[in-house]
Amino acid sequence: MNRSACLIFNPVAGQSDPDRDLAQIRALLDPEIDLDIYLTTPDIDATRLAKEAIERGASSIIASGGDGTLSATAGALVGTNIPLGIISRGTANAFASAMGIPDTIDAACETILGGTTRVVDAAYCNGKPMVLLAGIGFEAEMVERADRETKNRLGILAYILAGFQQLRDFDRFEVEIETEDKIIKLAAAAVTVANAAPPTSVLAQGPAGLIVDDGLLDLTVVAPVNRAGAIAASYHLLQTALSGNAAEREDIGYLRARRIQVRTDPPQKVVLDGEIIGTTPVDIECVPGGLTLLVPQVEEAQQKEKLEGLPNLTIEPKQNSILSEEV
Ligand SMILES: Nc1ncnc2c1ncn2[C@@H]1O[C@H](COP(=O)(O)OP(=O)(O)OP(=O)(O)O)[C@@H](O)[C@H]1O
Repeated sequence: MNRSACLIFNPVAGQSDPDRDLAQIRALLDPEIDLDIYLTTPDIDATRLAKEAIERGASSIIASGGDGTLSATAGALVGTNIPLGIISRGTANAFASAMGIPDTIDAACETILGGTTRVVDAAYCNGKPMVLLAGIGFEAEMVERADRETKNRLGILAYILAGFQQLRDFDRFEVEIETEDKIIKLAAAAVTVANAAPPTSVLAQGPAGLIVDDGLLDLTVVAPVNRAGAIAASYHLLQTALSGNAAEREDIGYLRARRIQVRTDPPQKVVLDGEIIGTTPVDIECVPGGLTLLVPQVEEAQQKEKLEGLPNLTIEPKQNSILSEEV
């Protein structure tokens, strides 16, 4: 008997042709999964569609769209044990990258068909579900600046551009961080509390190599003294993300805790999984094992060679190559 799944599909996510994307997904999944397909609309969001699917007793749910759609669907599934498949079609694809899920339609469908389930942590931020991270300061301003029109024109460059604009207006604020066992006070330019984060979420990379199933949240605080320091700190964090070695600069701090409260003076905007949700204070609590994801069976082995897809490609085996002579 076929598996069944509810597919929640955002027809306006990313820059690709939604009809073609949906046809491709159906062609790949339909033979093995009975799909119950629902499209998001400006009024009916992924959270609502996911909650309705849970009420109907869906045995698994697949979300396809940008990070907004994926996080909203995942948020509705926290604590349900219903497996979630991810087909990422957005601008930044942070969700897939943070969770080690491929971000092409082909490979994502392959993961849904032949992958395995992985139980990961989730969190609640001021009562709202959080899968990736909450950004206070920089990150929030960046998301606000990367508006829809710019995202459509420039894709991920929109975020980078917004980041540079933000650095120009570098601003510090007083912050009080409370965990289960301490209260920390300092002046900072950005505070990020992450459950999971892709390497591109530079401001979450203080500890580097975030662990998504350790039952803990990772806080990174960036506190440069001037604009040049802000740029140097961002660059250092990018290096920590790429190298996997934790940050060492004096103006970057990090810690792990199960519950983290952040208060600021003056109040700062807060971005939760890519959406501005309001201003500080925030109270964030980890939900260990709150989410079940469909992920690839094993980390994909590094390919030694990839040529297919290049324009005008022909590959001819050589008759008299040194290798064939040796054999
Ligand atoms: N049918 C629709 N028509 C117009 N807007 C829609 C529709 N369905 C969803 N939306 C809007 O799409 C937004 C979510 O977009 P999503 O995050 O999935 O894609 P994206 O913005 O392209 O991706 P990214 O966040 O990676 O840039 C929500 O604001 C939602 O209101």
